[in-house]
Amino acid sequence: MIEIEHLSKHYGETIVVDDVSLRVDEGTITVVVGTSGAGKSTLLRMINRLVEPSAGRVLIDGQDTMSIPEDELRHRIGYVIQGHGLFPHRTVAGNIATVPRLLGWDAKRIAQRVEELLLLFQLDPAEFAKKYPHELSGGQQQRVGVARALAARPALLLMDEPFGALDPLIRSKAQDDLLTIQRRLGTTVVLVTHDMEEAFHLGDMIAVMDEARLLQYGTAAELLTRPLPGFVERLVGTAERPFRLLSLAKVGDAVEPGSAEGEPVDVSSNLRDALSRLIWIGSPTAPVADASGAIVGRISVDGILAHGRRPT
Ligand SMILES: Nc1ncnc2c1ncn2[C@@H]1O[C@H](COP(=O)(O)OP(=O)(O)OP(=O)(O)O)[C@@H](O)[C@H]1O
Repeated sequence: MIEIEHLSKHYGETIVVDDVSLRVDEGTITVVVGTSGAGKSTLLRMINRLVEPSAGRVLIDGQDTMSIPEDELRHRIGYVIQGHGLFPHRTVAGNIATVPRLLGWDAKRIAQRVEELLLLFQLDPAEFAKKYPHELSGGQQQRVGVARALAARPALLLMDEPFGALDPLIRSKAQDDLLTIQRRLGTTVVLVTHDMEEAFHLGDMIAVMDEARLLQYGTAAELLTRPLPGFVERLVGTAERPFRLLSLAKVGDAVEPGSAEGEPVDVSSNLRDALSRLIWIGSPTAPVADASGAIVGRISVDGILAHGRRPT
C-alpha cells in the first residue's frame, strides 16, 4: 500500500503540487488525470524521489520513503515514461536486464527473467532478445520499456504517459496488455495521463488534479455519477457519461432470463459494446453466452439503457 500524506512541491514562489493526500491499495491501478501543468508528473516523481518533496511524506507499506536509500527505492519501484526511454546502445535483453544486473543477479537468473518477460509481452525471445531499440516498432519499444520496469519484480510501477507516443490502435492494445499483465502479476500501478478515456479504461481509482491540487479521488463510477461540480464534471464529459457508465458494466450485470435469436454476445463483454452490436444488427435482443459457449439468457436494448441512466 502507498500512502501519500500532505505532499507538496514548490519551486520558489510557484506551487506545483499543493497538499495532496491519497492512498493506493496493493494490486490496484490508480490513474492520475488532469490537464497539462496540473502537477501530475511531479506528484508521480515524488513517489520515487526523482523529485524531493517540499513538504509531506510518502509511505510504502508503512515505510517512509525518506528512510529508504535512493538507489534501493528506484530498484523497488519500476518507472516507465512516455517514449519508453530505452538505452539505444543496449539490446532488448540488455535493456530488460538493467536493474537485475545492478542488483547483482547471476547470469542464468537474468537470462531466465528476460526470456520470461519477453514471452509475457508476446515478443519471441529468439527474434527480439538481440535486437536494438531502433529495430523495433513504437509499440514493441513500449512493451520492452514496461518489461524493463518489471524486471526485478517491483511491487510498485510508476507510469508517466506510457502510451502517449502510440497511435490509437496500438495504444488501445497496449492498455489491454497492461491490464492483463497487471492482473496476472498483481503489481500496484500509479499511472499519469491527460486522457480521460484512458483513465476510465485502466483506473480502479482515478485522481483528478488541476492547478496543483487533487480535486477528487474515487472510482470511475463515482466520478461519473457524482463528479465534483466544475472542473471534474467538465473533464468527465456530460455527453459521454451514459456511454462511459455502459463501458464499466458487463453484459453479465444486465442478463435477463429468456431466449433470443442470433449470434450470442459474451457475458464478460461490456454493455457499451453489446449495445453497439444490437444497434448494428438492428435487433432489440441477443442471446448471452458464458465462457464455455453455453447460453445463459439474453440481453435487451432496454435492459442495457437502464444501466446508463443517472442513478436516483
Ligand atoms: N524543475 C522545475 N522547476 C520549475 N518549475 C517546474 C519544474 N518542474 C515542473 N515545473 C512546473 O510545474 C508545473 C507542473 O508540472 P508537471 O510536469 O508536474 O505537470 P503535469 O500535470 O505532469 O503536466 P504535463 O502533462 O504537461 O506533463 C508546470 O507548470 C511546470 O512548468
